[in-house]
Amino acid sequence: MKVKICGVTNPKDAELAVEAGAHYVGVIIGAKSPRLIPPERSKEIASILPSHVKLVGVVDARKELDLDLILRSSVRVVQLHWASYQSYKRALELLKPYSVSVALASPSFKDWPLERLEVEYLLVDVKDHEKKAEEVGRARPLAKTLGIAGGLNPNNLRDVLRGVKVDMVDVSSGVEKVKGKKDPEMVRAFVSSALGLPP
Ligand SMILES: O=C(O)c1ccccc1NCC(=O)[C@H](O)[C@H](O)COP(=O)(O)O
Repeated sequence: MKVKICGVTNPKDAELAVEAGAHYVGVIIGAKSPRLIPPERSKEIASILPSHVKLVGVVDARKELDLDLILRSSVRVVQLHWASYQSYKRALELLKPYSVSVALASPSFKDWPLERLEVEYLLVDVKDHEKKAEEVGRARPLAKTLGIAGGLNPNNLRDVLRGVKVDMVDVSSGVEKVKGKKDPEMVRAFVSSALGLPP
């Protein structure tokens, strides 16, 4: 099971995620969010991550990709939030020469062609837990690494994952007491709960 701690805004919280055992640290570099950080801060976070933890830059896929911003942010993966098939194709073409991988997040992938995508991971990000299993089932053929996000927290993770087979879980607000600041206890509890689950 892979774990992503998203919406990290500072190096201290990134360190906390690494120490807890996360595989991905997510930073919001190109989407409207209280957790939005400038490229310089993202670069600072990248500099303290060990090589086995990948920095993911989250961008709003409904807008044109800003290559300069992505490169200045030193991210290894760009997560297209609210991704469409067209934005995925465009991002692949744009980012491949720079060895930056593409990841996808959307509430549903039901309109996507049924083909295996060249992605780091695909996240079904839907707040309604009832909808997660159906959407995951539909998205299964599209990606090797398939995850869920939306409304997860240390207390509900095991319940939500009962009956939904995924390779990855993602959390942002579910490990915060204050917006944009990760809570150490909650981060540790979330990661250990996720890692205690079968792959
Ligand atoms: O976290 C944000 O503030 C955010 C804002 C705009 C676009 C994406 C954002 N987060 C990225 C994500 O990967 C997921 O939406 C998030 O981790 C799941 O959110 P939560 O329900 O708060 O755990």
